[in-house]
Order: sequence, then C-alpha cells, then structure tokens
Amino acid sequence: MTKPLRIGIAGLGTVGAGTLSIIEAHGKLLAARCGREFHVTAVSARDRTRDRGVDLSAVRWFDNAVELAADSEIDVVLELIGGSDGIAKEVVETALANGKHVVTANKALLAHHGTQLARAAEDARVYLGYEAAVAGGIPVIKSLREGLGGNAIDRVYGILNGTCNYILTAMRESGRDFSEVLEEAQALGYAEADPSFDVDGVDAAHKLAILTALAFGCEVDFDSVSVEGIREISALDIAYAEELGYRIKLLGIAQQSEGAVLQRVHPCMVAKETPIANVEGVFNAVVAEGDFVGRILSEGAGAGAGPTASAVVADMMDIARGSTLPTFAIPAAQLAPSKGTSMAAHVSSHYVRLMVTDRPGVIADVAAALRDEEISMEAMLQRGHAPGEPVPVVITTHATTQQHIASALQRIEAMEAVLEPPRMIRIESL
Ligand SMILES: NC(=O)C1=CN([C@@H]2O[C@H](COP(=O)(O)OP(=O)(O)OC[C@H]3O[C@@H](n4cnc5c(N)ncnc54)[C@H](O)[C@@H]3O)[C@@H](O)[C@H]2O)C=CC1
Ligand SMILES: N[C@@H](CC=O)C(=O)O
Ligand code: NA
Repeated sequence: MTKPLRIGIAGLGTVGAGTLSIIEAHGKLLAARCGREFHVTAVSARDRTRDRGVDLSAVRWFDNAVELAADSEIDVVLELIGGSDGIAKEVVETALANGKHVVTANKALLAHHGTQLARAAEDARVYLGYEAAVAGGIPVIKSLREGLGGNAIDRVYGILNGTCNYILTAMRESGRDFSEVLEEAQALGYAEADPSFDVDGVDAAHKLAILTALAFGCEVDFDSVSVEGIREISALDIAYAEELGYRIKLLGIAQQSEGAVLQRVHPCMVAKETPIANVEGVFNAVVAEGDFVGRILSEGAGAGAGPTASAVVADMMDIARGSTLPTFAIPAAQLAPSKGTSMAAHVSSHYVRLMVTDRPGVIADVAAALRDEEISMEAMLQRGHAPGEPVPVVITTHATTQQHIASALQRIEAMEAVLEPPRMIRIESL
C-alpha cells in the first residue's frame, strides 16, 4: 500500500467535524478504495477545548492555521473555515505555495478568487478540490468536469442554497414566519456564518459563478451575477403561487448565448409538476443541459455536516488516487475572459402582486400602465369586494423584458391607490 495521505484540517465546525467523523467511520473503506490510508495529522480551529465527538489527543494542534498550511508533514490541507478573504485565503495560498493539495468547501473564496487560485494550484502541480463548495453532497463538480466532459453545456441551473429552500418549503408547509424558520436552519448548521448571504442570494450566486466557469470554460466572474434573495417573499405570495399552479424557488441560472453568459439568481415561480418544484427542504438540485446528453438532474442534500463532508472526502479520494485534473476542466491559463451580460434584455413572464384600495378605476389604471409598456396580461385575480379597503390584486403577464416590467411597475407604484411597492416574481419555464 502507498504511504498514508497526511491531512491537515483548518476549521473544525460543522463541515470540519463532519469530515473527521467520516474518516473515523470509514477509514478502512477509504483505504481499500484508494490504496492509501487517510491520516489526520494536524488540526486548527478557534477553540481547542470544544468536544467534536472525535478523539484528537494524538493529533498536532495549530493555533495558527497558516502555519498548519505550511507544515512539511502534511500532504493535503482542508480549508473549512470560510470567508472570501482573510485567514481562509491565506491558508489556501500558503498551502498551494508549499506544494500541498487543497480541498475547500468555501464557495465565497472561489467565487472571488477562483481563477487565480486555480492558476496557483496548476503552477504548483497540485489539486484544488471544491466539490463541497457547490450543492454540498451532490457530486456536481465531478459530474460537469468528468461525466459530462464530452458535451458543450447550453445551460446550467438549480436550487443552490439549502437554507433558502428549507425556509421556502417550511413557510409553504407550515405557514410559519420567515425569521422563525431561518433560526431553525441556522440551528441545523445549514446557514452561512452571516445568514444574509443565504437569504439575499449571495451564497447561491457564489455557487453559480463557480458552475458557470466550469460549464462554459470561462474565468470565474462573480461580479456579473445578477442577485436577488428571498426576503421579500411573503406567505401571501406563496399561497397565490400554489393557487396558480406554481412553487416559489430561489434558482441560480446561467445560460450562454452568442458568446456571452447571463448569470442570474432570483426567486422564480416554477410549475408544480416540474421536478425542480418538488425538491424540498435542505435539498438542492442542479440541472445541466448538454448538447449530446440532454438534460441531467442531480438532487441531494445541499448543506449540513454529513452531506458536505461527503464531498470533502470524495475530493481527498481523488487526491489519494493521484488525480491531476485542472480545476475548471481546462487549464486555468486557458479559461476565456468572462463576458457577462445584464438582465435588462432578459425576457420572461411575471407574477405581480399589488395591494390596492378597492375602488372603481384602479384596475383600469394598472392595465393602462402595462399596455403602455406593451405588456400583455395573461390573467388577473382579485378576491372579494371591500369598497375603500386594501385588497390584494394578482396579475400574471405574458413574456416581456425586464426593462418593460420595471418601467410599468415604477408607474404603478406611484399611483395613489397602490398602497405598497408591487411584488414581482419571474415565472420560469424550465
Ligand atoms: N455548513 C454547511 O452546510 C456548509 C458549509 N460550507 C462551507 O464550509 C465552510 C465551513 O463552514 P461551517 O463548517 O458551516 O462553519 P463553522 O462556523 O461551523 O466552522 C468554522 C470553523 O472554522 C474555525 N475558524 C474560524 N476562524 C479560524 C481561524 N482564524 N483559524 C482557525 N480556525 C478558524 C472555527 O473555529 C470553526 O471550527 C464555509 O466556507 C462554508 O461556506 C459549504 C457547504 C455546506
Ligand atoms: N449555507 C449554505 C450551505 C451550503 O453551501 C446553504 O444553505 O446552502
Ligand atoms: Na457538490
């Protein structure tokens, strides 16, 4: 048997502790599958005294994770701290500069510095694994880089944030309030250190930027992702979506057209009978559309200790077996400069909900604003009759550009009878 793979772990929180548990539970299985034993030889975290359910007494402890990353008795460094800059970046850069393989679950780091880190890894002839960074336990990186390697990818999209999907599912199923459900997702270890990254769509955008680079062979370009989160989604909109035959999902979607890529993250209404509408709770799903293979959907847990650690361990197995694949499928130096395009010209149907004073003429004024922007209404719904009182009015439109809908909504919002900013959710046909 080849000599053991010496592992240093920086970060022993949800994912770090989960990784230790798998190595402890499946040490023999991993060795049999890779022809090498996995030895955790060093660890670093903020709190040395915390019980992580695994005996670490024989493992070297580093107060400074960067020193761990430079240690000569480590072959692979697991960066499981988090954050796009600061200590996590320093750990990864130090490990690569010292000729060590790196496995990270850190999508923020890769979304901001992925191209540069991929170059550093390839220059040092080491492996940079990040399966855990996108869709947790779903082997989506392996699938795109290897299994679908013979296809040009037309579109890649999915439910990329477990916390948001958990919140939207629980709100729909139990009618509970947004903040109560968010606290539950945090307690389960799903949410980011700063949960606004989850609910504002930033985490999904980090993951989408990584998928885009891999799928389309371009540099990672987080700045050109258009991002909206789920904070504004109310129980009322979830109930109307149900009634209209839709589910609300936060999707990340990247599509290439004429050499440019549109990357967008926003809440979508998707028809209830589509597979993605039925992906619930902390589960993620990723769909890749290849020119020869057609549509592939992978579904699984996108967050949490076990599923995320499962992906970390899979990357270590690739390293143990000597894989030398480029980070983003083609050598980092050959990735095309990213050519992002904006949402302005993007065409879709829309759900619009207004809260209006119930009086004659309001609907006619709203219809006129839509007509002036050449937006055709598909349906309109107003329940009950309460003269002079606030009532919800729901409109669905036929396909129109973002520019047109934004102008119409601006005009509608300014109307005296419209009592609060209109809520708009794009209807996505998948
Ligand atoms: N929790 C999840 O479900 C998932 C998390 N991730 C990513 O995995 C990474 C880790 O996330 P979690 O385990 O959830 O975070 P966590 O907050 O549970 O754990 C972070 C760990 O890093 C340690 N740490 C913080 N600063 C440090 C420093 N200066 N030196 C050494 N150690 C330090 C902390 O002591 C803690 O052990 C993040 O990049 C996160 O985005 C990715 C997929 C899923
Ligand atoms: N906070 C993230 C964790 C996994 O990446 C999520 O909720 O999906
Ligand atoms: Na994954």
